[in-house]
Amino acid sequence: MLRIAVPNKGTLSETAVQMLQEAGYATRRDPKELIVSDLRNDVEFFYLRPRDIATYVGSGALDVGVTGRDLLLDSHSAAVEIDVLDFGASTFRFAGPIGRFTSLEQLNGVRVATSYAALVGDFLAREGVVAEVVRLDGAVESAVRLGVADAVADVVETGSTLKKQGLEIFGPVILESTAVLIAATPEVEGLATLRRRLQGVMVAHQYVLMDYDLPSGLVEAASRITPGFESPTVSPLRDSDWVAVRVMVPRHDTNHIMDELYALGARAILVSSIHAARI
Ligand SMILES: Nc1ncnc2c1ncn2[C@@H]1O[C@H](COP(=O)(O)OP(=O)(O)OP(=O)(O)O)[C@@H](O)[C@H]1O
Ligand SMILES: O=P(O)(O)OC[C@H]1O[C@H](OP(=O)(O)OP(=O)(O)O)[C@H](O)[C@@H]1O
Ligand SMILES: [Mg+2]
Repeated sequence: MLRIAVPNKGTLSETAVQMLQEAGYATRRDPKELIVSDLRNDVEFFYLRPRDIATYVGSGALDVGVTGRDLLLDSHSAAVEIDVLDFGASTFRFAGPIGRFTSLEQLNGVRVATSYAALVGDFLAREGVVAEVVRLDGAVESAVRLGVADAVADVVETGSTLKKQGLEIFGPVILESTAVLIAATPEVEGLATLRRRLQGVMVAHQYVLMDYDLPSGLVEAASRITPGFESPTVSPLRDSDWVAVRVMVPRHDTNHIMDELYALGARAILVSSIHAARI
């Protein structure tokens, strides 16, 4: 039975659970439930603090887990990243009072607050900067105002939290993070099925099905606009001068592609969602 760690709280939790549900797995009904056995799929889910997931997986106590790349690296666990998931994207950055810092070197001899002390310590050591890392649990943006640090290093998504605290980003990107699937070893039995299912969910999120009718002579030109995954499906219509085309296209590009196809001569262009996929 595959033992899977899932974030029980925090930014990653809801989307991770939803993704597993869309992949056909049993999820918890009560937020206090910590273990869910899904016998039909031969897996067991353990709802754990996001920060602890890499530790459980790296130690071999659990086989796989969903966590953030930043949390994985901060944990110094032996777990490895298996797949990138399509949520939880953020960057990890240094920030300081507006106008105070412009370069990484200026961190020499100052205090940097963070909840990711190992990640930040490793980065500073790699860059040859000697700063005092002040470890905090969260809300690190307040550390400068409250005088426990001169700068911070934290997760930045929109940047609005920093801005509200009168801070600005400086220096190099410490890390581009995202939600990831991690495992102690990629060879675990049953992992391939989980990976294929999660890939299928991501494809269903990222692609739509597009159908359109097209004068037969334009199939090559239309295929350049919508090449599809492998090749578009082209079916005959009763009017032999026309064909019907079905193809997957990236969801974010849908309207642009419809404009191009229409300009080419395609008509009756229809777009529908994909509920599930196995590519
Ligand atoms: N806007 C965001 N804020 C916080 N974490 C984010 C954000 N976007 C993505 N993440 C990711 O979520 C993970 C942190 O999850 P964690 O649950 O520890 O903290 P949290 O979401 O800030 O919750 P809390 O601090 O309330 O416990 C990291 O991998 C981080 O990169
Ligand atoms: O760039 P933004 O879109 O503003 O998002 C980034 C902020 O969101 C998270 O904070 P959270 O609310 O989880 O609080 P925490 O710092 O206590 O974890 C993170 O730690 C940053 O503070
Ligand atoms: Mg947080």
